[in-house]
Amino acid sequence: MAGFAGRLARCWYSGFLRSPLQVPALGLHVGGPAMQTSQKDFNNAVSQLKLLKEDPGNEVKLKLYALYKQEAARQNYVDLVSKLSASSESPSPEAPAADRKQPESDSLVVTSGDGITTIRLNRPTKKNALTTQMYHDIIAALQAASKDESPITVLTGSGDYFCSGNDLTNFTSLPAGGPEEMARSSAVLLRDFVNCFIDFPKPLVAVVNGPAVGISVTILGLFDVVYATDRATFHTPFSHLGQSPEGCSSYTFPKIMGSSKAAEMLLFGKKLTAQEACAQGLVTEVFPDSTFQKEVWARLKAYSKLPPNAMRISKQIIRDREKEKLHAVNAEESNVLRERWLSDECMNAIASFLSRKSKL
Ligand SMILES: CCCC/C=C/CC(=O)SCCNC(=O)CCNC(=O)[C@H](O)C(C)(C)COP(=O)(O)OP(=O)(O)OC[C@H]1O[C@@H](n2cnc3c(N)ncnc32)[C@H](O)[C@@H]1OP(=O)(O)O
Repeated sequence: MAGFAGRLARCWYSGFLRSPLQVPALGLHVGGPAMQTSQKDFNNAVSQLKLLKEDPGNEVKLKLYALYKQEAARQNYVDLVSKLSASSESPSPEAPAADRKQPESDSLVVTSGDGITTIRLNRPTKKNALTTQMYHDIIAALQAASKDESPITVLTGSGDYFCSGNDLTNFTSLPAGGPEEMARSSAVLLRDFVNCFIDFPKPLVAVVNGPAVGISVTILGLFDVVYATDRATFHTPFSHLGQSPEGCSSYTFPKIMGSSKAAEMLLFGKKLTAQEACAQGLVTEVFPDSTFQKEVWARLKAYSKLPPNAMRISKQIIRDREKEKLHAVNAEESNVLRERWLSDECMNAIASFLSRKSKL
């Protein structure tokens, strides 16, 4: 982990701990009055840290980084603002009405109506990046949808992105077992998450409302139909991140688009436009952004009136032939990633993103 240590140390000394955490829009220090009284202590701690003679190690540095970010406090702030914005918006006339129990976090919204259950990623300020809680909530939402009355289930996003993939700050919340335990539990979560898409028994449609990154692209190979706005792009920068393919894409992508087009995406991180993704079979149809929501929901409402058992049985015939293979691929990809997440290449890439030095 020498590379990671070096990288993290540079971020650490030069940027992470330069200034106290503030929420300028509210004119507050995160944590309220208690935080304000400890401002001096915090500044002292920052100075002491810079004077340490011995490197405290990656684990401690990650903990320090996580504390610095005060992700939970920031998240609460963002969630509250999102909630305020959402409650002041009138619902889209095309979207089905809400009538079911909501997930644990406001970052996922599940609604049912007009024969469609819609699972909406709702973290627009973070480009709908997937937190650990969101993975759990999506698993629960898919399990509930597999048994509900709606013939069709949809996954879509709020705001300008479909999803920017795994939230890279997930890796900063180190459990007691350290990085190894973090990698192990993430691999289990990944496998459970992808299994839900493999096993989903009804027509599953992705309404890709904007750019998609990482795992939000790879799982599309497990959907029955993918509709995209012409603003959408499809990007799997695994090598850039020191990672490897997941979502069964090492199997589904070569099957869908041929091995060399799949390699260009999965090995070299080539970003596809919506039209390119459609030409390569990953996307079913592309719509102009100005009419995307209207056209797609109208079409899905019409499809949802088809006999549900016939659709379910047709999907079963298609999927059952592949299920065993898909589960094996998912298990293997999750195991490989578990190792990758502990590699210097991966940790350097994450540290680089977190220190705001790199974006895709
Ligand atoms: C169970 C574990 C499974 C793990 C498997 C998954 C593998 C993957 O999904 S790999 C893909 C990981 N994703 C990325 O690497 C994307 C990183 N994000 C970016 O490069 C840019 O944010 C992006 C190009 C998506 C958008 O750029 P901009 O339009 O310039 O917007 P901002 O960068 O300003 O983004 C706004 C805000 O959102 C935060 N953000 C966006 N994406 C992520 C992310 N994936 N993880 C964490 N945070 C993300 C970004 O940092 C900004 O935050 P603030 O600076 O606090 O406003």
